Amino acid sequence: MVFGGDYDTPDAICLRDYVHVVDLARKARGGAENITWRTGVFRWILGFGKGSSVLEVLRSFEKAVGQQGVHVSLVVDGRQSDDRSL
Ligand SMILES: O=c1ccn([C@@H]2O[C@H](COP(=O)(O)OP(=O)(O)O[C@H]3O[C@H](CO)[C@@H](O)[C@H](O)[C@H]3O)[C@@H](O)[C@H]2O)c(=O)[nH]1
Repeated sequence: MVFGGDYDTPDAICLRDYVHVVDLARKARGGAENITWRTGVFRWILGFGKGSSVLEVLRSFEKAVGQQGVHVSLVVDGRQSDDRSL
C-alpha cells in the first residue's frame, strides 16, 4: 500500500531522503568517535541529499531482485494524516 498519490512531486508520490543502513552505521560510528573528546548534546541529521519517492524505491527493489522475478503490486490509498513530503 502506498499512502497518498496526490503529492506535488514528479510522480505524485511522497518523497523521503532514504539512507542506506551501512552508510548510517558508518556515520553513527564516526559520530561516536567524535563525542569521545567533546561534551554536551549533539544532533546529526543524516541524508543522501536527494529525495526518492516510495514508488521509486519499490521499483528499485524490484530491479535489484529482478532475477527472482519479483514484482510488487501497488495499491495507492489516501495519505496518512500527518505524512509530509520533502
Ligand atoms: O506501507 C507503507 C509504509 C510507508 N509508506 C510511506 O513511506 C514513507 C516513509 O514512511 P516511514 O518509513 O513510516 O517513515 P516516516 O514517515 O519518514 O517516519 C519515520 O521518520 C519519522 C521522523 O523521523 C519518525 O517519527 C517515524 O517514527 C519514522 O517511521 C511515507 O511517505 C509513508 O507514507 C507507504 O506508502 N506505505
